[in-house]
Amino acid sequence: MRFAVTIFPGSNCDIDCIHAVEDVLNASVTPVWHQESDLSRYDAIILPGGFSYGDYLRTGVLASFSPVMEGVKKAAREGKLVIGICNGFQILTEVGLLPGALRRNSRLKFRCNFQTLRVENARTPFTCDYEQGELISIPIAHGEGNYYCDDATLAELKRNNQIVFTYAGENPNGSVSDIAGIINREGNVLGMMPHPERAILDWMGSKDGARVFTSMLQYWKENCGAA
Ligand SMILES: NC(=O)CC[C@H](N)C(=O)O
Repeated sequence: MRFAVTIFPGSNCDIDCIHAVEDVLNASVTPVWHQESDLSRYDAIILPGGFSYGDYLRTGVLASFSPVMEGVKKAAREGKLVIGICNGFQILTEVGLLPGALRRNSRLKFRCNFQTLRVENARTPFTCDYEQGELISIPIAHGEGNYYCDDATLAELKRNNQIVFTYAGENPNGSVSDIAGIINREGNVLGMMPHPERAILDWMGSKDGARVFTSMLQYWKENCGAA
């Protein structure tokens, strides 16, 4: 399985994501600069966290016009796995691959701490290695993680089981319905504010994020490819 990790000016979690793929999966992973647009060689695309373009104008909005996003949209249309983590999630909402938007945290503070999440849907390519309803510990690090969508969109997300992770206990940012991560209707594009790549080894304080990556490999082996 071949992974790509996109890099925008201001990305800062790209190396961590590359390590996660290498250390957890021992799979092939290639950093892809945002000016490239051909992602046809890859089976899965990771949009990492950070501050693309310094979060200028609105977080994720300038990155949404980068050439690489044409490749990301094509990959998504073809059913390939696409995951946006934190700033990656913000970019995916800006290009319309995921509904809703990420707003400033309700208390207008950058939050950086471990957070307990509930796995609301363990039947996705990104969560099939978790138990339904499992509580996991994964860090957050954002100033704009306050997920918002209108009532009709929220009803649709609920109806189609598109809410994948919620904050259990404290809601750190004011997200509607405690949403921490959602998937698209087709089930191949995930956005999540918490950072699974920061919770893959014991010394990090939790290994609960590793199964986002093992889920992707497991799904791909069962549905798409051989090795
Ligand atoms: N870690 C990140 O990706 C930060 C995301 C974003 N720029 C924010 O602060 O909201």
